[in-house]
Amino acid sequence: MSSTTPPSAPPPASHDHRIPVTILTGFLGAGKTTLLNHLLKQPQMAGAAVLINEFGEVGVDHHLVEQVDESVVLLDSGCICCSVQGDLVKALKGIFMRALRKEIPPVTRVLIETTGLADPVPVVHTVMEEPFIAERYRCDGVITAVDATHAITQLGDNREAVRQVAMADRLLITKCDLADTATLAEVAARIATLNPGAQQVEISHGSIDPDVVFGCGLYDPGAKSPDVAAWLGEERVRHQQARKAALAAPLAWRKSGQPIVAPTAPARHDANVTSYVLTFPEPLNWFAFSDALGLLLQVYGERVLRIKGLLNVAGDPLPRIVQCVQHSIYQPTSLPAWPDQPPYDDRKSRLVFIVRELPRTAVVELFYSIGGVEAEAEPSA
Ligand SMILES: Nc1nc2c(ncn2[C@@H]2O[C@H](COP(=O)(O)OP(=O)(O)OP(=O)(O)O)[C@@H](O)[C@H]2O)c(=O)[nH]1
Repeated sequence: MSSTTPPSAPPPASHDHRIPVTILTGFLGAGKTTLLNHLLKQPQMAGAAVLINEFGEVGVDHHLVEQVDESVVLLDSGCICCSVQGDLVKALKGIFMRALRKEIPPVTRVLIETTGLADPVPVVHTVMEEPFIAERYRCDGVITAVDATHAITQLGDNREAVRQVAMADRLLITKCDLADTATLAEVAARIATLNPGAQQVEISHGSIDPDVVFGCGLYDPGAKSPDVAAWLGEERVRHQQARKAALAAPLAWRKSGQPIVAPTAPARHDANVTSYVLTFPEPLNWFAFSDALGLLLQVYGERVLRIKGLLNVAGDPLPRIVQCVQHSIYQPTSLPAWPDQPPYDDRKSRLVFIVRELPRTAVVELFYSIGGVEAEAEPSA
């Protein structure tokens, strides 16, 4: 692990008794869950509550988190940056109230793992300004995982990736074992232009000292590029307008006879990015499947933002985990057992796709054309 810029001194938070919240973000496949699995083994995580958010209807991430107990909460009813008033606020209130009633041990910190497509602005806004939350929690930092091998493309193509970097207190450059020196230098320079004040740390396989992740000090938009304060300001105005509209609605409705619709959140995600699931009802021939996946990424890799899933491989009693980012396929691993909750309790193979302008039919056709694997329809997210 090496640091390429010196850390800035965190503002003192010793008199602040609110629960610190760390927001772990980073684009699709950047290594957030890998990092989380490393952190969960560290003593500094004792008393921490972890909130995991996923994009798409069929969740995979919470099965990939190695230590799942009551301190790990899955936010699965949508992307937190879109439904932030709902799920995230409810979860943070719930954690606080359950700890107060002594139903769970005291919570010393909260770590939120966002989806790879999350805009961190509304998440930071919620922690800093939602009244119930801001009185009990403080934003202790935004930590952004930046995939050394894909960052340049991801930052060029995705607004979310740029915001994730710009909002960060710490930039963790991941997958350094896979990147050469020239690529690392290019990534470091690119992210420094977006966020010159953030400490950059190079890591491999999620291995990091938790002290680098925690204790950033009270989140300070003023220490970042002027864009950050502007984005948070826009978010504040949007929330004030929504609140006003909600308060005004009954009166206006009585006057006009028509319901007033409160301003909705802006579209946070690129409409060309979609998610769907392929289900394979029968156990898979690993070699035929690997060939099909390899061909898929060769043909469509640029449009594949992320693939992850659990496979039932013929002859293997354990669910095999498959993970891809663009053209890259990672070393498959296995879970120690099949999950006993739906949908995986039926032991069918499922692959979750997050793609840009790649219709599901094209992917299904490709798997059919290779033979040996069969896809059945599931609703898209
Ligand atoms: N070689 C190598 N692989 C890594 C490293 N970090 C993550 N990976 C692999 O990259 C893939 C994606 O990592 P995840 O930790 O699931 O990424 P994520 O950011 O949680 O992904 P999403 O939640 O889908 O956005 C997995 O197969 C990891 O094993 C690393 O430092 N080196």
